[in-house]
Amino acid sequence: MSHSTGPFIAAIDQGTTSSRCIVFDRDGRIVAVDQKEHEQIFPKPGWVEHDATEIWTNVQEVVAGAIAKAEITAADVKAVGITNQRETTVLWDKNTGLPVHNALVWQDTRTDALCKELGRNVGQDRFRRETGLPLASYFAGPKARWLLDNVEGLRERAEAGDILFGTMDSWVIWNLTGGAQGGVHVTDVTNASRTMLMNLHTLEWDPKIAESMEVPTDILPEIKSSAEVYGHVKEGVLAGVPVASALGDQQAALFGQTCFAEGEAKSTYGTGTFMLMNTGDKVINSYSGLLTTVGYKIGDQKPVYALEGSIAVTGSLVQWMRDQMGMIKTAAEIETLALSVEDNGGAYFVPAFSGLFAPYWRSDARGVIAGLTRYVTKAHIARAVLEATAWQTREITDAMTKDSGVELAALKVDGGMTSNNLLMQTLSDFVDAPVVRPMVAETTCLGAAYAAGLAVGFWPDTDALRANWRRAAEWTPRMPAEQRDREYKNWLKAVERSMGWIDDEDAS
Ligand SMILES: Nc1ncnc2c1ncn2[C@@H]1O[C@H](COP(=O)(O)OP(=O)(O)O)[C@@H](O)[C@H]1O
Ligand SMILES: O=P(O)(O)OC[C@H](O)CO
Repeated sequence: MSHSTGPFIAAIDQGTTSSRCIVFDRDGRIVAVDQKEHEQIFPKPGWVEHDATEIWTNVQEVVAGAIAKAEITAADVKAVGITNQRETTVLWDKNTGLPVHNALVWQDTRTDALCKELGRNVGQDRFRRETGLPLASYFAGPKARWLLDNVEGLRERAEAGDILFGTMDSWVIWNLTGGAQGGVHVTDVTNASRTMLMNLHTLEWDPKIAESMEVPTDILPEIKSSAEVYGHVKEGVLAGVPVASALGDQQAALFGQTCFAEGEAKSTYGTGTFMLMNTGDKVINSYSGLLTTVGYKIGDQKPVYALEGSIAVTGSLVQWMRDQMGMIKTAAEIETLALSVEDNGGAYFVPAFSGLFAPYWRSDARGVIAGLTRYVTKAHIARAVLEATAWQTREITDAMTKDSGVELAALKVDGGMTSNNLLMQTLSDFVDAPVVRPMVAETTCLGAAYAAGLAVGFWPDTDALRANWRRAAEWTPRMPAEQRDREYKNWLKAVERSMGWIDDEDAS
């Protein structure tokens, strides 16, 4: 049992590789954590699925685990907040509560051909203008369309009113609040902004966009703010506790890093990497390959928008080195291996496993290692793997500066990869700015807890939250500018070589 005295806020983070539950006290300190990984299912090259039933079982287990470790009961928990991997799409039968198919994960590329077809028939610009997003297999709308077109009889069942659509926030909230016995079917504006079906200006489902995507709006959840009471937990250790926030995990990290002022930004290093900059009440159209998205919306307050640079593959490349290549035994070992050599030996690794996301949005790209010679060892590859994360971030910070006109003063970071000191130093060198990590690196859960706490009056306002942010570590640039520029040019050459690998025939 921690020495914190209650009451507490619980947060559930349904992430890409695991689900976790964290209990926080009023100072934003962690009281207890429980976490469980779920299976990654790869049925074909480029396809990635999750079993939504396994995920719901894991969520129940980690909630019970965290509450037991904290040695508290539901009476001590004032609210529970939800945060989640975004875009991952599940359709389920509202009568049985059973998913109709595995969830299609955000990294899944099976809707490439569909996105190309929509681009030809409806036009790229239309989607970008209304939803803030480029047409890409990343987003939820095309995934829902694929399921409706490919699961036998599903469209008819949807038309009969038996099917519900959700990103993982909706799935978890529906189940928490009673499932087939009266569960509430809701999502929040941040998650809805990743479906390609919500109008970014009205914050409502866009019937014309949904029609062109051939997704019936009847199956979609009600769009709510990110911080309000959606319902109450029906059963289990948190029975009766209000479910009071939902935010996509990257928006939750923005909130947890207390980036409440326009121009403040954070970058989260997990399975992928996502940099978000608060742009206040402005919907900024990107001309540099960034996404325009909703940052958060607290109850009745005005929405706060954000610019986002999304990188599909960063921590998952380290996992690939461990699980598929067997070059390391643990993710942390990559640092020791990379430190056994001075540099990358001339090798550059572009991990375009799901195509390239920001700033390119090229679904025809696939992974390449460029610059190989007999000299290159697995230690050089380990360095190239870490450098890939740092160079991809550099591309995003360049795009952010172009679109917002704001020069990066410092980069606030969080996520599992930030425990890697070599990576953090490389990052500071490549983006040429200080990199700062806060005390509570679990900013995703913290952001969801903050939003839930605000909704129930546990914290009075965002100023009270700012006081909780404390710096734990900082790295400053050490690389000579001439070396940085030379190596960046090599990186950009390698990126070019990853493009155009998949042609139309492969995509279909
Ligand atoms: N020391 C490390 N060096 C490099 N990568 C790491 C290290 N520790 C963890 N990772 C990577 O970080 C990711 C886990 O971070 P986490 O924030 O938990 O991810 P997510 O929320 O996406 O599940 C994994 O992809 C793992 O490979
Ligand atoms: O679960 P994470 O941390 O990999 O985040 C995934 C993102 O939300 C995808 O958009």
